[in-house]
Amino acid sequence: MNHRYPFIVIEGLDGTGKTTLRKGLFRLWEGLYGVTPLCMLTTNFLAADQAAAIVTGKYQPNAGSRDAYLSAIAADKRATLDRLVLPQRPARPVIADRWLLSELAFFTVKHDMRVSETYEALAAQLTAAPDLTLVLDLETDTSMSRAQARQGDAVRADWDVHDVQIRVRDTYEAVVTKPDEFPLLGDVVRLDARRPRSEALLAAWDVLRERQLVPPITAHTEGGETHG
Ligand SMILES: Cc1cn([C@H]2C[C@H](O)[C@@H](COP(=O)(O)OP(=O)(O)O)O2)c(=O)[nH]c1=O
Repeated sequence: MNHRYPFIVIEGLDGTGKTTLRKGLFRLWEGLYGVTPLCMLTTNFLAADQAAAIVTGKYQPNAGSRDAYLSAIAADKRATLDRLVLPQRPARPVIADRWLLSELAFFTVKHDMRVSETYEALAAQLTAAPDLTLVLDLETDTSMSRAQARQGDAVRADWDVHDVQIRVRDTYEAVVTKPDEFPLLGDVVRLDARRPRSEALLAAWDVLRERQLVPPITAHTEGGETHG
């Protein structure tokens, strides 16, 4: 175990189970270790002066908003690392619902940018990489119907449609197969999200254990003696 807690990113299309997995990991950390993780999102609006550019660039993407959005995302991620992730890691794991991979896919799909170009622009601001990026993978038919079944979920006509979701998934796939080109993703592990949620959680936990990102459980014997 490292002397600090892990920074874990969960990626995947809408409806692939990111929220479900994040909650499961949260409960495991709390239940097994009494440590409460910090959960965060890909955008945290910590670079307040960039908030308008983030909202415009995300919801009205066009050639005019592209560069301002890219630098706003970079500034927000930098602020998130400086103010949330790095200060918290000595005390607790940090679990992010989306991070860098989602941004790479957005600029590929919405702006026809090369993944390497987006990566370079963001990498210039990113001072730390997650230990691990878990990518939940699921056919778009299933992920979209799961997402649509969710109560109160807002569907975006320019994003939550098959052809866009297929392109996003293809971009994830292209990145996942070349992890060496994207060191700021940390270790990248694809998880099959078709299986029941308990199995996906166990698979994710196994990945963390294999990489020694969770502390060993201390066994308590009846006499109160402990073994490391
Ligand atoms: C993980 C999982 C989720 N769901 C449901 C729960 C939610 O209503 C919906 C989406 O899951 P959710 O965890 O919210 O996905 P994401 O955060 O990636 O958008 O699908 C299933 O039906 N089966 C599953 O195995």
